[in-house]
Amino acid sequence: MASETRPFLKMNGLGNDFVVWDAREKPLLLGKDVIAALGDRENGIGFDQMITVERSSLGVDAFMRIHNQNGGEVSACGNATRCIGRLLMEEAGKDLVTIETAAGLLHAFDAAGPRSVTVDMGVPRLQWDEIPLAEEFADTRAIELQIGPIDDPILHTPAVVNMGNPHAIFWVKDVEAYDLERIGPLLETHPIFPECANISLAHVFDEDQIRVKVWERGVGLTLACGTAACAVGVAAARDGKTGRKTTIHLPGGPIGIEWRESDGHVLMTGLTEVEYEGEIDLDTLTWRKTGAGDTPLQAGAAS
Ligand SMILES: N[C@H](CCC[C@H](N)C(=O)O)C(=O)O
Repeated sequence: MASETRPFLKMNGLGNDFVVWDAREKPLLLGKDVIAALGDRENGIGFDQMITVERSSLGVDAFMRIHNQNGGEVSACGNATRCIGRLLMEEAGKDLVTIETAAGLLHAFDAAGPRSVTVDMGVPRLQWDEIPLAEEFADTRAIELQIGPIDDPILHTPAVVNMGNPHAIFWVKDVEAYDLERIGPLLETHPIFPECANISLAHVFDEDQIRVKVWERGVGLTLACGTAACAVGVAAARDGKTGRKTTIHLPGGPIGIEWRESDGHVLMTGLTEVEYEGEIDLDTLTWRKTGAGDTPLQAGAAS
């Protein structure tokens, strides 16, 4: 039987990288193990998330299916939503598209400059059972959770926010002062988080400027996390640490956040990049590059 080769796009949002399949005409169903093998940076293509663009049953521009590098399916990915929004806008010649996700309908539209996209990520969920947490906390701006010696915890009292996925945010004075590779997985899988959680260290270092480092559920350290940027912006504003418009500085670059006063929606703005085009033989999982990606942006282009 002839083997099946399938084209894909390699993209990233501020370094948070994705393999993107177009399955609107030809469905694609890959098992968890195959996805994890493809996501492996040593022996596979390597990605943080795998994104499958499918027909929307609601008649909007597309459905976006998201799998983490470990093969687990999740409901939200901010950076990927910007990337898919860009692809759909360019394909249709539209300046606004609607993307159906398991967490709801998201609207992506053209923003400041080339390859910069804004996504309306909807309203944050802030109740303990919406995060979700394993026990009730009245105030999710700071829950009772700590790691390290009881009398001298390394990290404690995080804020928790759901942006279609669970986030815990620890306020620190230096995001580099912690071994997030060691403590990230302990917090990600802490029993207080029945669905696990994405873990952010956040340092408010100037008027509405926040430096963030993220340990992502199902992946590990990433260069950027869009839903974490949203969650941090909401948590900071909610706790009076900043205004409702913030810039989140991630290792991969800045994301602009506005937690809009009028309707409580979170707007997230940032860059997107097509790294290359590729194709893969799904029987042997061998793959190759078949085309170039974006030309480098001129220095100083709008972000
Ligand atoms: N790791 C996340 C999914 C991807 C989120 C991130 N890449 C983003 O840009 O929001 C989770 O398990 O909820």
